[in-house]
Amino acid sequence: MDAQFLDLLAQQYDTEEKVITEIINLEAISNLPKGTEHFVSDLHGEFQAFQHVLRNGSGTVKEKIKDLFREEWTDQEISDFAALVYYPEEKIQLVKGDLCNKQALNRWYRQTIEHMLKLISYASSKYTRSKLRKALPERFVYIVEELLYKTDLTHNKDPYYEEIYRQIISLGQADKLIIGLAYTTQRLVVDHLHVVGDIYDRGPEPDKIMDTLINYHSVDIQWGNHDALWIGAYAGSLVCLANIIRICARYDNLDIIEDVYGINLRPLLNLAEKYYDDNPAFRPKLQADHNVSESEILQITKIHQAIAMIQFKLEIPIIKRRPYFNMSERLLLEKIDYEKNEINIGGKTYPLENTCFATVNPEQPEQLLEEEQQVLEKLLFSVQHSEKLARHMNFLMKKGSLYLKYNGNLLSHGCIPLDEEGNMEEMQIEDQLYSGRQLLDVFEYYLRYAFAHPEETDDLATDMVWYIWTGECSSLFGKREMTTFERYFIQDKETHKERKNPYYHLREHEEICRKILLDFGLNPDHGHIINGHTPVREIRGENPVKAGGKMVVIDGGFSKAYQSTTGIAGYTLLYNSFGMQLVAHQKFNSREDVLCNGTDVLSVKRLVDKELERKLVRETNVGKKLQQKISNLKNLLEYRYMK
Ligand SMILES: O=P(O)(O)OC[C@H]1O[C@](O)(COP(=O)(O)O)[C@@H](O)[C@@H]1O
Ligand SMILES: [Mn+2]
Repeated sequence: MDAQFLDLLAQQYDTEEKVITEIINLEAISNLPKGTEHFVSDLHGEFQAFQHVLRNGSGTVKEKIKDLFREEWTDQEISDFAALVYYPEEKIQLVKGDLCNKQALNRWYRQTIEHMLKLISYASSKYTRSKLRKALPERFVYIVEELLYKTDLTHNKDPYYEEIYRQIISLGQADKLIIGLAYTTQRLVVDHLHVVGDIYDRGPEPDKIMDTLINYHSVDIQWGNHDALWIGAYAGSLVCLANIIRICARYDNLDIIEDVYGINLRPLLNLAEKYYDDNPAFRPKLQADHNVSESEILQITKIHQAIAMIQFKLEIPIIKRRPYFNMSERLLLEKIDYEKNEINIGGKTYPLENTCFATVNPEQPEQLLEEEQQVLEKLLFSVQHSEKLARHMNFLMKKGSLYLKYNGNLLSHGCIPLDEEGNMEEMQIEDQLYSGRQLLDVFEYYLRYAFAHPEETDDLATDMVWYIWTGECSSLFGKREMTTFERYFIQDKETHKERKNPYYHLREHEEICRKILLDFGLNPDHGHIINGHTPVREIRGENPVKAGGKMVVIDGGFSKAYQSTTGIAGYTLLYNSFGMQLVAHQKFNSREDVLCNGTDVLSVKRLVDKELERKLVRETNVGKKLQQKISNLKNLLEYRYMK
């Protein structure tokens, strides 16, 4: 081993005792049960539903409460206590309103702190003291540790402990302590969170999801196609930029662009007012509880058309300069007969409806008006100078990747492109062919390159981010074409269909999943593939667990827009030391409902895989790192101290 490296290590471990203590510590940790991993996907801006799942650990919090208090408490008491753990600030206020006097409140404080401590002690039973300490509310660490680790068999210290409780309450610290302990519990039930893509689009609060993730103790993200689209916009892709605004207009979410990220839409609105009018195909999909005036709807409808037409124009030069994208079928504005108002797609002619081609030059449909050009420049400037967007996009890059190998499983939002025979589908980029893992690595390389060069707007890397959003071999899109144009302008629903990559029927077969796991260097006997992206239609009997348990699809529809298709309100996955469990969530109404009525419609759990023996930290990604560290320390011991 490198002497220089060992000398450096010796600076930190400068006595034999320190080295030995650390080795013992790390070996001991390696023998603890593995921490719980929590998987979510397709959040699509639904912050409220997401944070509920996060706060209740997909049902884990309630389960632990039941384990402890089932015998002595009613269901209502269990629900009340669970609500306190999820939303401590609000629940305490409600309790205060209910209790008639100070004495009763103090009694409640005393009992509640004790119950919380019991819960924490149980929830942290598989962690080291040091790990628990890091999760405790900082200002109360000393006091909480005193109460947690009381080992006074002789009861000599009973008055001492009682006094701690009394003082916390009389000094007015009980609320803060309970709130802190509630968050500690939330944090303890999940060791690590995986977000398997699609944080952005459709729902109203992706920014709040991002802020929550930024503050979360341990998280990674596998980008979804919608996340890649936002990264693309920030990285300088005008067509990605047009897409994010179009989708926000379509879902009545322009607030996200304007108010949340501070991007000025005024120039776009002016252009929209000048060239567009009302149009039924472009009216926004309104959220149930959103009050929007007729004039606002009209405004959004106009913006929606203006940006959609810009998007269709911007696609043309990219398709032409990248022949290997194989997208010439998508040169739609060139296939229109502007006089007859028809289009020829795949040899068939279709009438066009609800058209809005006022800015299109039929001779040169890709040509942007001077005004459109200027609007785009301003929008791009605004996007690239939004401090908040920069923070969120940087975090997506830092914690995100196109796919992830973690504890033997393969996590990826969309698919691994396959041909009908089940072989890895090849894609040509410039003069090279790529497939499988290599193809995904190349996509990620370009995406990172584009992000690092935001000033480049039409180089290959930037175009490639758009390809990742919509190209036929993209692992995030997983479909042959995106029929946005057809959905707006053609009545015949046949044209709206988007053919899926063969992966989506082949992934039902265990052999295929094993092959993919092997291609990614994973052990097919133990590994699973975890996908989001395609809503699982439970309603029609579709099973999210496929291929004999090798494949789990967790897009159950956090997105309200998709709940009628799935019949539930989202899946999440838990992977603890005992195995893997899928959780199907019922519709989340509101946090008020949880707080006041205790409705925490508990989610149905299904076993995906059971470990034959309890899985230990030693066998995990983290465990491998610990073993490496132990080996370094042993080398140091020999090199420095055993002479
Ligand atoms: O539901 P909308 O807004 O019409 O969007 C449909 C588009 O979204 C996509 O399904 C992609 O989004 P998802 O990743 O959420 O599936 C496209 O395939 C499709 O064209
Ligand atoms: Mn998706």
